[in-house]
Amino acid sequence: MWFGIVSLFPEMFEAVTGYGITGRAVRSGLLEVECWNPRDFTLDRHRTVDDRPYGGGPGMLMKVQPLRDAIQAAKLKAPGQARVIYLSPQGRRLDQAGVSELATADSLILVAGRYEGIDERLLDTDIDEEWSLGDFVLSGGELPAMVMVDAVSRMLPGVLGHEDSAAEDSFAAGLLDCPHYTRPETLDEKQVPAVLLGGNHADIKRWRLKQQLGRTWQRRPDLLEKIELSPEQQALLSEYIREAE
Ligand SMILES: Nc1nonc1C(=O)NCC1CCCCC1
Repeated sequence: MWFGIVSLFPEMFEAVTGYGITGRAVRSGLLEVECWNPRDFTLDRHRTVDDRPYGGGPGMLMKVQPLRDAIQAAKLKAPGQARVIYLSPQGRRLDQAGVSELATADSLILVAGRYEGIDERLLDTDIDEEWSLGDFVLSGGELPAMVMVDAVSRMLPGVLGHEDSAAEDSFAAGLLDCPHYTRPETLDEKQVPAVLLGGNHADIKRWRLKQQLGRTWQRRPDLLEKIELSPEQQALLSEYIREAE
């Protein structure tokens, strides 16, 4: 999958292209990330990328012409039909369902805002969709863009080896993840649950699903509202709730 990034700080994206699962995906060619910096599209001596807001007030906006030209350059390079996305708190809240949807695109162009943002008219003419990571304000759209690259890349065939996909399975099922344990068996007098030491894979699978259901019920009942539990899952959850009382 191809990502076009429009950002004043393209070097930040080394965090996803150079490390871990996404870094491996780039090296293997499963993931491509190409950056365009509006500063490279400036026409003035000072390479100005910000501009004053009409109506006054504090802060600046991203200057329209360099930003527009950078987005246009990315669109020309994008394979297939690119969805152009602007990251901001005003956007659609990203969740795993949204990640799955975005992973079906031929290519995504992610526009990372800086200063106080971009001219509203660009959201109608150059941007297709606005997405948000959550109700908080960051200094720029680069970190949200990197989160989107990471989350979407994990959905691409071949990116996750089977060893990475545990968390995938639970959240894909709409549940929180189960607890995980590794050596030592006793840590500060706390034991690893015996079922995990017993080697009975059916029991371990059952215990993990029960923990996913129970933790989701305890911490995020809103997620449970969204899913239809099978009779087996309902029985497991009831067992968890009985044991929790
Ligand atoms: N929250 C968020 N989710 O996605 N983006 C977010 C954000 O806080 N972005 C900050 C940007 C927004 C444009 C102007 C410069 C600051």
